[in-house]
Amino acid sequence: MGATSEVGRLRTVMLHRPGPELQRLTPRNNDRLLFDGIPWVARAQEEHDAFAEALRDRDVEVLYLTELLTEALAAPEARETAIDTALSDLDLDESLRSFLRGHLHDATPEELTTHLTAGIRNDEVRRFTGSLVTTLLPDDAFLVDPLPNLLFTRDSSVWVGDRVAITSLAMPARKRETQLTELIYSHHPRFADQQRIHGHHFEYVEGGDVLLLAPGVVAVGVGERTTPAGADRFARHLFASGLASTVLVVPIAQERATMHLDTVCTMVDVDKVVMYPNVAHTLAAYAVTPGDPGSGELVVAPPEPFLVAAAKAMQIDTLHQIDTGLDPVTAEREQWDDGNNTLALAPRLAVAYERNDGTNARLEEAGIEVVRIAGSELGSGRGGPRCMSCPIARDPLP
Ligand SMILES: NC(=[NH2+])NCCC[C@H](N)C(=O)O
Repeated sequence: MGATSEVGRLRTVMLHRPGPELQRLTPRNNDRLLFDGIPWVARAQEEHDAFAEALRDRDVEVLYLTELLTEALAAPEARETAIDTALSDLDLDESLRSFLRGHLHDATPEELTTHLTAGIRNDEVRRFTGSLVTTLLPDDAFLVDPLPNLLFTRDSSVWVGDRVAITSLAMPARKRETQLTELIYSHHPRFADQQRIHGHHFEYVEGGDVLLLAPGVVAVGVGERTTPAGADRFARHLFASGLASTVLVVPIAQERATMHLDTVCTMVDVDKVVMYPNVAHTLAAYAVTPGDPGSGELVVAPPEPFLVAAAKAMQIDTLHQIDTGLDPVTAEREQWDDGNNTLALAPRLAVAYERNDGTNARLEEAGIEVVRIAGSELGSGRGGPRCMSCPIARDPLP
């Protein structure tokens, strides 16, 4: 298990098939829950099934987050931890907490998975409990929040080398996701004794900001989600465990359109990225390397243009850029619709949303085979094939 690049042949991936948590979205809560619309859930599931099928057709093993979670919840300590953390919200009162504890304890592992992912709404339990909180809260208040962004499995854990990093998510609506990925990696037999780095108690780092440029070279975007302190801690973890010799820290605009580095740049070959041209010329990188052994210091080089700094760290002549779209307006439209957010299955073979005609044409001109998937509903959460996948095993590059 593990991955040292973004483009080595993909063997195993973790996805999350959208489910009842998406039925929780309403026009009043979708902004807080980080969706730009109200997806048609059945169609989103069809689109997602076709995505998973396209991966299986190319011999990728697809694991589902909820199945792993249900299996992990067979362990009594996993159930205990899951229930404790789900009920730690300070908006619950004691009688409600003890009612919910009993309710979750009685649930089968499958039901518990549903409660943990789809959440619990006040009107679903109010008639069973007379607590002050349930009496006063509106019907549609969540006692346990739903997690619609679980769909984006890339953000809540990321493999670097032979370790898995449990990330630390910045947005309140997503924080609980890493409690679930941590349960999976701690309790599922498939990951027994798996070594981990980072963790949800550390400074913010989201997987969408982590790009494995080459073995030992990791780029980390810093912007709306990953913070400078998160990048610092993550770099230290990578150096300490020998997983990287250079970390490129890449500031990106703190805006929804560019929430993660992978919304403006992903890799499609060992030396090719698809990149948003409207930022390509301003994107800079600070190369960070470990200081003298034992000093605990990091050495931070002055900023350089991203493509230059990346090529240097990767020890190649040029990191080639393929543009999103054909002109600035098409580029802006297709960047918004995750045209940059491709998932490489092998060098020069990548999954992309079919709607981004201009970008896909560019990719093909550059010799990249594009596996097109539909994403009209999936895309309403603002994430593409790369955000929706957590590569667990990729072959090393030859
Ligand atoms: N790696 C990514 N670009 N993930 C996209 C995440 C989208 C999600 N709705 C959020 O705002 O967090």
